Amino acid sequence: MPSKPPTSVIPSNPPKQTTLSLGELPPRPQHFTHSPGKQPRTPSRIDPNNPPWPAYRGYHEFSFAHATMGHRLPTILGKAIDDVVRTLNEQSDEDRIVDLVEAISRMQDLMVDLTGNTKLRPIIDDGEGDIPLWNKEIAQFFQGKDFMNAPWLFAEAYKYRRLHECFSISKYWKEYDVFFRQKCDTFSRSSKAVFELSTRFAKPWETPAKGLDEAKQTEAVRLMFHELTQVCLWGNSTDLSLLINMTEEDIKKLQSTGGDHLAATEKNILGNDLPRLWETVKRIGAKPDGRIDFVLDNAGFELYCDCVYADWLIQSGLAKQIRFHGKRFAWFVSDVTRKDWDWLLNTMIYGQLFPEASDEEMDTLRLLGNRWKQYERDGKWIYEQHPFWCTGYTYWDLATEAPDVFLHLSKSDLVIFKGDLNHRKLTYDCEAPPATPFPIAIGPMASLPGAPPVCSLRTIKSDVVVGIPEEVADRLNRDEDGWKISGKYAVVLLSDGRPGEKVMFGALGRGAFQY
Ligand SMILES: O=P(O)(O)OC[C@@]1(O)O[C@H](CO)[C@@H](O)[C@@H]1O
Repeated sequence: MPSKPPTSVIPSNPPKQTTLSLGELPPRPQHFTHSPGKQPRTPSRIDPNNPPWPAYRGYHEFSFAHATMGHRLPTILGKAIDDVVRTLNEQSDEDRIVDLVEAISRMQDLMVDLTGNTKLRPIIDDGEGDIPLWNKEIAQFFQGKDFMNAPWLFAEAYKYRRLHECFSISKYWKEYDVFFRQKCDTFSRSSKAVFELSTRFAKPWETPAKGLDEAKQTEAVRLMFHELTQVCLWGNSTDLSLLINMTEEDIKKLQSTGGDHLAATEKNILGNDLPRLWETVKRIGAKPDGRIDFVLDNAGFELYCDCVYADWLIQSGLAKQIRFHGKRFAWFVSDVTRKDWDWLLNTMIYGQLFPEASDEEMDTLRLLGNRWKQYERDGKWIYEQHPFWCTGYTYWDLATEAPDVFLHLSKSDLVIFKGDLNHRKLTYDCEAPPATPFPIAIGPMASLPGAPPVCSLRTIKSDVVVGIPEEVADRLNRDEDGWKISGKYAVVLLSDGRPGEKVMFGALGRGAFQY
């Protein structure tokens, strides 16, 4: 406690009120108003169990975290067991059968752990590159934690890693993907939207008529960019983990890619940086070696939309190279693995998934598939998979836990993160006020030297929401139950990053980030 000043220094006639003149200070930002008491945690005190704002945890009753941990994940695991039993019944070799029976028994143990809410144990060393990351994080931050009281994001990711472990320690089934059948099936049930796109985009894209002046040509390209970015965005609304109860009609509605539908849905983009994204992409187009990265989300129809978009970015010259980042193993049901990538391109060329399609329609699909494979051969498209993407860490820890990935991404001109899970990982999946500016919400991914421009294309399917006006969130909270999990709303958010600055890892630590 500071001691009181001696009475002799107190002015005899003190002013009643001190008035500060703030005319020279920067104006108070209009968009960053959050409720008192919701200040973020001090950067040096942030860690995976203590995100910048309060974490969502499974024990929060009536939350989506609770519904997921208590209901969705056991349902998903039950369906996965059914899939493996089906595979088992198709086997003839005894060694392979016995090996698979043991994997099923491990899945049943996982079901007991999940539904019985046991403590999180280390992952068994199966030789995968992510093992040290998992077990370090568990030891440092989650000792004694269980499925329900660990942050939802970590507990959920942990469940998918444990599911992979059921197979990775087997002899014959290391690479088995319990969700592969479902992923293929949903693509084959998306025929209307698949052909709607292939018939429009199979023919090589022609630059707008030479007769147009430059401004009109640019405008034509901008309009195309605007629509295709939305195709790519809304392609995310049909991930399998939420489609448990959807009818074919529901899926078709979600996948409609026509212009009217897009115009109607643009008003559902609650935080919309599309105009700034266009300025960024235009600058990339002017570079001789402009590179765009996609951190992928779902396989099947969403991946197909991503590829249509990436194809056009290459053809229009807006990007010279595109790098796609997928997962090393089955992840959050429908995430893209190398096998899903190969499957999509090959099925488009050789598959017979759409018996009702016309020859012309099938030709358009083959044309696209062949063009995309050629991009791979030419090095214009590159598919990559790093172990970091299947860990429990959020992207606030990307630079510290996977410096090689951060350095690699820092060389990109734009990194597009697709989908809800990537958005949760970018924003630490915590209760940030909805008006939190995106660059603040993604912390080090925006503020570290060398951070690339980052864009999140996400249909909103879980609790964390940032980058939208507070009054919009208030209105939806009041009027529309479930607006955060319906997939009806979306955000297109952009952080400019600090591109071109030298990446310096020496200065990094958990407290290196400043708000
Ligand atoms: O990442 P995606 O496919 O857009 O969405 C994944 C999702 O459906 O599953 C996760 C939780 O179970 C949530 O992040 C989200 O609701």
